[in-house]
Amino acid sequence: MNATTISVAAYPLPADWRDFLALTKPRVMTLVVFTALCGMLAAPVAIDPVIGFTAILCIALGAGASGALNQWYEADIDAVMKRTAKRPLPAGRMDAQAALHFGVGLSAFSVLLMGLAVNWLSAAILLGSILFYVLIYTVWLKRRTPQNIVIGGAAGAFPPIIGWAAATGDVTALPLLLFGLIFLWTPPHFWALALFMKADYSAAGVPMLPVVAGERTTRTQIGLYTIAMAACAVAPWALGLAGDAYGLTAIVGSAIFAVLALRVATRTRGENDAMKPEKSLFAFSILYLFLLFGGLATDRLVFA
Ligand code: HEM
Ligand SMILES: CC(C)=CCC/C(C)=C/CC/C(C)=C/COP(=O)(O)OP(=O)(O)O
Repeated sequence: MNATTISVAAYPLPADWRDFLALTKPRVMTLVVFTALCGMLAAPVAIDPVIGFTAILCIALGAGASGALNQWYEADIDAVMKRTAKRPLPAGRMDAQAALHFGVGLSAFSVLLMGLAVNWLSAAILLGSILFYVLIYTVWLKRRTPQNIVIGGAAGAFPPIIGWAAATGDVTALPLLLFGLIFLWTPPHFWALALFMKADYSAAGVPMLPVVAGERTTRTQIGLYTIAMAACAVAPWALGLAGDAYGLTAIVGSAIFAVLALRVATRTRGENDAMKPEKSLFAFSILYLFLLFGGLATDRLVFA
């Protein structure tokens, strides 16, 4: 080993800001923040714009911090999976301590700012979501059970409740139904992807459902969760808790989702299969939540 190799190994280059941004999983977190914003806008109260902005900022920072802590803990499996191997930690561009300090510091900052500037109920739920994602999902369940994302996925369902609680100081039936919607959406969202990323999870030894229970079971589960999700999606409108823009997007969006999910649920992988139906379902799952939460906000902002 020559001198240059030793110095590079002992003193990795300082990570630049792009790596810190990558730690926060910005693309996934845009939808997390959007559902929180729409949960806040759906509340039947006028929130002060500065307080509202601060609440959304805190949710974005808290969600990003939880992503950083997730990546700090998972650097070993991220290094094995093709999709994640280029992340700052497995690629060796960032020191693990820096990621840990960033995640803990940002979590504490976001929760304290939420409590001091907005209210302590929303701060407590934000803290609960961060702890749920990091401790319950990442540390405890992900490497132990194929039900990891069913239970752990609840973390990602809290943001509309946090947005609502930031505006109103309470939690009522509508935010709880929105929680249920994201909770039931997570299995089809993730298992569609897990079907075409099975090899990655298998290589990393992560017991995702297609790896442990097989593709047939996973496809059936996708179908069943989709039915429950669609019922929960339409419920806010059917119960008179959300308006017609939401009702229309929920009915049409859920019908399209159901058709795509049915295709995935009833097919079998062929040889050299490009997994197009699974990729379409995964892509549409993201658009679906954007549309439904957009419909919810439209009812308040445009038709109220
Ligand atoms: C335990 C629950 C969940 C799991 C395991 C999961 C897993 C994944 C994975 C592996 C990806 C693919 C690629 C990537 O890293 O960019 C992904 C993409 C995505 N997820 Fe999830 N997800 C979950 C919940 C959620 C929730 C709650 C939301 C938002 C409400 C969400 C929003 C997204 C978005 C927007 C993308 C696309 C990102 C892109 O375009 O790169 N996910 N998800
Ligand atoms: C407000 C707040 C704290 C929200 C938390 C948001 C949250 C829990 C989002 C979950 C979505 C997510 C990034 C899953 C990735 O799964 P993974 O970690 O298994 O994916 P990976 O393989 O890409 O790391």
